[in-house]
Amino acid sequence: MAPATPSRKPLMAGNWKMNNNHLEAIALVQKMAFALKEADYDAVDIAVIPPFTAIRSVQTLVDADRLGIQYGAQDVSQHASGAYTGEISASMLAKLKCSYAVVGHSERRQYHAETDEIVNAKARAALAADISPILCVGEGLDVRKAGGQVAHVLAQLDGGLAKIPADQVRRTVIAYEPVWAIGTGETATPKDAQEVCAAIRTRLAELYDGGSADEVRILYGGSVKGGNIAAIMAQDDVDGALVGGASLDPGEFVKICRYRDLPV
Ligand SMILES: O=C(CO)COP(=O)(O)O
Repeated sequence: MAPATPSRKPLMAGNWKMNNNHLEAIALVQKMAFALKEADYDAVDIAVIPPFTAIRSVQTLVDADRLGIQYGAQDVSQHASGAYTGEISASMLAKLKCSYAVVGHSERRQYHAETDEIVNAKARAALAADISPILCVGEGLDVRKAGGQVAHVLAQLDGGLAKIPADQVRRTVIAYEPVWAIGTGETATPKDAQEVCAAIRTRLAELYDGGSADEVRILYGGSVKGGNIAAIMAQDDVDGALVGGASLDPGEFVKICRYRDLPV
């Protein structure tokens, strides 16, 4: 329930999921960059999370044009190197200057059987490479209907943050993404989002300390668009959004980044 502090700069991250080849990625980032102004970057951290195959192209564009756009990866291996066919290590992502790596997205948990233990190992691998993990947590519809969302999310949080010390948790981003709101057009009400995000911050204060808890950015994700972002951002413990579908439309994503101009 802590008031937003200047140390919590909002973060709007566009998770493109399995969309956009490297050429489409360049076109999309160029369109975003054309629309974004210095003041947007001053107010909000703006990140794109493309598929692995497009990260190098995004990096080249960001470097060449000195864009303020940050970028990251949708996943990261828990292993440092070796015989793990198909995996991408945190050090490889660090070499591409990724700022973020999403870990524990519900689609990874659901389709790739990722457990809290694996998610935790991935988060620690990212942190060891100086990459901020975006640790995703969120309940399914059955849990929500039974009123168990807070307990469910806090258990995922405890598991995901195991063995991560306070100095590293401050660089970690938590994304609350209720599974029933992802890609469904169904958004949690701002009050629903605040309830769980506040519980996450309270737990962070218990696991670490109030100062660390105040610094951690907590994002909401699930059918975020220009029409609902302002009300979500008006909540005390919501510090940004992890945006799926709407981040594929540069106009809509820029609108989300400029949520301050939108009516609540
Ligand atoms: O899963 C999400 C972001 O990681 C949310 O996706 P949508 O914004 O498409 O619902």
